[in-house]
Amino acid sequence: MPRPVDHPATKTGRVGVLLANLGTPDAAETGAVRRYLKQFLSDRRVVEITPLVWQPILRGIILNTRPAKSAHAYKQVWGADGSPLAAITARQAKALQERLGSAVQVDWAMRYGNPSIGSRLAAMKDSGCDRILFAPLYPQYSGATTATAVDALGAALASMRWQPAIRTLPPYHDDAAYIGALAEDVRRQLSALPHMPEVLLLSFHGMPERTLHLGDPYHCHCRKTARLLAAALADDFPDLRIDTTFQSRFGRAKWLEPATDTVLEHEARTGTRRLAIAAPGFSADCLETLEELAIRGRESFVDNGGEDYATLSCLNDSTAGMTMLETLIKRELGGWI
Ligand SMILES: C=CC1=C(C)c2cc3[nH]c(cc4nc(cc5[nH]c(cc1n2)c(C)c5CCC(=O)O)C(CCC(=O)O)=C4C)c(C)c3C=C
Ligand SMILES: [Fe+2]
Ligand SMILES: [Fe+2]
Repeated sequence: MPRPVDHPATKTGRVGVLLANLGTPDAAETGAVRRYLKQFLSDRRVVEITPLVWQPILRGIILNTRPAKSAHAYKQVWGADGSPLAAITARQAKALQERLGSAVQVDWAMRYGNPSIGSRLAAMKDSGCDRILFAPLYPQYSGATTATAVDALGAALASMRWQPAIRTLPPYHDDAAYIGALAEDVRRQLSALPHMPEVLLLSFHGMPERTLHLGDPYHCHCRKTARLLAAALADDFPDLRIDTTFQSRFGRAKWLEPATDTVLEHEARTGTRRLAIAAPGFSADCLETLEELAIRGRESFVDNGGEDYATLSCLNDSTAGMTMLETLIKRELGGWI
């Protein structure tokens, strides 16, 4: 008869934190971008069109045209350490590990592309994490961001015989720690500009407008973040006009408005000369901030008569950003550490 064992080869007893973000291609090359877009745009949480209709469009048109264009855009922002989104997320994990110490094991993963959520979850389990806080780094909840990241975690858990206990980080769009960090970081960056802008645009990633009517809280979360951030900045910048816009429109459906590109053009044409733009919904700089806002946004503003255009950095691994993350994560780890 086999001797009863207490799983001697299995390490347990560790607490883990798994940071997650959207994901990015492995290289700024057409093939790598095609693989990434295929996975991303096949997610039914992202494109809510029946696959019978959508997959032929995706495979027949989009994956034959968009990857080359997107690869060109990625090339313009690619760094020595690869895609900015992945490099910054890795730095956030490292900085958080230093702040939390050896009582907690911090790792990071991506919803699309690499490192996948399943692969890092398995690695954490193998190294003894039996309690894991899963933290999708999206301040504003939406089906296409937070929910699909949790779906991927659920799919990975579904294949595990012995699952770790799981907690997930709630959206933090109105959390005082987040608004305070944004206000501090925006204040610091605005004060360092050679000329004070007349307008500050808060640009959030867009979504199809339909998702708002279907009950997705994303639009309301963005609006609330913007309102709280503007209120936090009002005393220090009483003459600054702060407006909210939505960027990165994709496809033919109507998206949330006003659109960032339309507003940039309109501002320049109607006399705004100095404008700054921040992207408070992105926890890390990425293609959408470094290329769409910093390169194409500037071109459009200047071509239409604007003079000074400043793109503010995301929180990234700044002191303000990491202090916020430490606060949120420690709160959710309550009772575990
Ligand atoms: C921050 C929240 C995000 C929401 C909401 C979001 C919705 C959304 N996005 C697309 C399509 C694309 N997004 C792309 C890039 C991209 N999107 C986000 C974040 C959100 N997307 C980030 C952080 C990034 C950057 C990734 C990087 O590698 O740096 C892209 C890929 C690039 C391109 O070809 O333009 C697409 C496509 C849809 C359809 C959507 C709404 C449901
Ligand atoms: Fe996106
Ligand atoms: Fe984009």
